[in-house]
Amino acid sequence: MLITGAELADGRVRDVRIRDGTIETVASGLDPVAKERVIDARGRHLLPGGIDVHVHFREPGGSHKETWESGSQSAAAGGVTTVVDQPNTAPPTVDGDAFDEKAELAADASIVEYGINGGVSPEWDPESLFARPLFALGEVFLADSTGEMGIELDRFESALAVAAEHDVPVTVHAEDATRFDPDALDGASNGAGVTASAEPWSAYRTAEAEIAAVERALEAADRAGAQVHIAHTSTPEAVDLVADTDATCEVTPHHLFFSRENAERLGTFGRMNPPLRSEERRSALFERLRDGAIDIVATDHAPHTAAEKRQGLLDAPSGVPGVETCYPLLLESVRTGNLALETVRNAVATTPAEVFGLERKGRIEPGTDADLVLVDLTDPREIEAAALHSACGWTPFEGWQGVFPEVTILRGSVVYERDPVTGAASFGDVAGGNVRANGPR
Ligand SMILES: NC(=O)N[C@@H](CC(=O)O)C(=O)O
Ligand SMILES: [Zn+2]
Ligand SMILES: [Zn+2]
Repeated sequence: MLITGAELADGRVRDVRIRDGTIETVASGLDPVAKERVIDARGRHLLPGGIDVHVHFREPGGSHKETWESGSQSAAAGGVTTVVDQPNTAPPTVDGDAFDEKAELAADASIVEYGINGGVSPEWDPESLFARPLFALGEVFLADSTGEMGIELDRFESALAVAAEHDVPVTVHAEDATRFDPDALDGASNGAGVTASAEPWSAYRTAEAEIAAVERALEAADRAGAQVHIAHTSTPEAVDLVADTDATCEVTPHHLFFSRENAERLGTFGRMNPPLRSEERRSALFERLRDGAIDIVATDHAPHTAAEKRQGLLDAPSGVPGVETCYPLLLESVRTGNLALETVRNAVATTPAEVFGLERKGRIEPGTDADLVLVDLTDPREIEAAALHSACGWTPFEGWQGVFPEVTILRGSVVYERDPVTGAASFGDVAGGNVRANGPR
C-alpha cells in the first residue's frame, strides 16, 4: 500500500509505503509499483493509530454493556488501533484461567490490537496470572469502583513487589475512600428514572481523596521499585505529584472537557470515578496537557447501558464511554487552535507506546507497525450516539464537534473506512492480536 502526500504531525508532507503490515519507507516522491493500493492523502494528516491503555470492553460477564466486537469497532472508528482491557470483568482477570477466557474472546472478536491486564484481589493468583502474557497489572483499585475490587494497602504493596519482580508496570486507580465525604450524598436524588445531578458525586469522592491516594501510591511504588502509572488522574495537584517522580499518569477526555458545571445537565450520565472536578481544576488539567506536562490521554472507556444510568444517583453505575470520541475531540482542539497536533499525537500514541514498551508502535517510522489514521483536520463532524459503535448507545459528548478518521489502518490493512459521501462506516476483515503475544513475560 502507498499513502501519498500526507502531512505528518510535525508538518512534513510525505509518502508512506507499507509492506507486510510494516512501514517500509517514509519519503517524498515515491511512485506506486504494480498492483499496489494507493491512497491519495493530499490535504489530510496521517497520524499513528491511537493506543488507549485504559478501556473496559466488559467481556466476559458484561456483554449487555459492550463486547470485544462492538468495543473494538468503536475504537477503530475513533482512530484507536490498540486498546488495553482492565480486569474488573466477571470473572475478574485475577488468575490464569480468567486471563485465558478473556484472551480467547479478544482473539475471536477484536478488530484492533489489544493488551489484557491482570487484576489484584483477595482471591488473586499471581503465579498463574504472571505465567500469562500480561500487558500490565491493573487497574489496581485503591477504592471500590465498578466491580468492587478495592484492596487494602498491604495487598497493594505485595502486588507492587510481585510486579517489580516480573518487570510488569502497575496501573493504579488512586482514590482514598477514608477521605470521601459521605454526608455529601445526603438528599441526593435517588428517584429511579430521574437524571439527578452528578454534583453530589463530585462532593462525595473528593479531590483530596485522589491527591492523598496518589501520594501514597507513589511512595509505595518507590519503595517497591515498581513502575507505576496513575489511571484517570482528575486533579492538577495529582498530575504535579506524578511529574516529580519517574511514574506516569493519564487523563481522560471527560476530565479534560467536563467539570462540575456540567454535572446538572449530564445527571447520572456524568457519574464516574473519579468524579467531575471544579471548572478551575478542569482548565488547569487542560493547561497541563497543552504544556506537555501530561504523559498520556486514555479514555477509561466504561460503558453502561442508558437504562442502568437512568437510575438514581446512588444506584446508577459509574463510568462513561469514550474510546471513539477521544482522538476526534483532541483533534478538534487542534483545529480550533487549543492544542498542538504533536501534543495530541504524543499523548494518544507515542508516549503510551514508550511507557508500556510497545517498541513497534506509536510512531510513523520505517520498521514500525503500520497502525495509522488518516484525518481531514478541516472537516469536523457532530458527535451523535446513533453514529457511534459502542453497544451502550450513548455518549456524554452528544452534540460536540470532533474530527473523525476517514481511514484507520491496522498493520497495513484498512480496518475502518468512512464513505466520503454518505459517511457510512465499513470495517475491514482484520483481526487484532495480543501485543504481548511473545509468550509469558
Ligand atoms: N471509571 C468508572 O467510573 N468506572 C469504571 C471503573 C474504573 O475505572 O474505576 C468501570 O469499569 O465502570
Ligand atoms: Zn478506575
Ligand atoms: Zn477504568
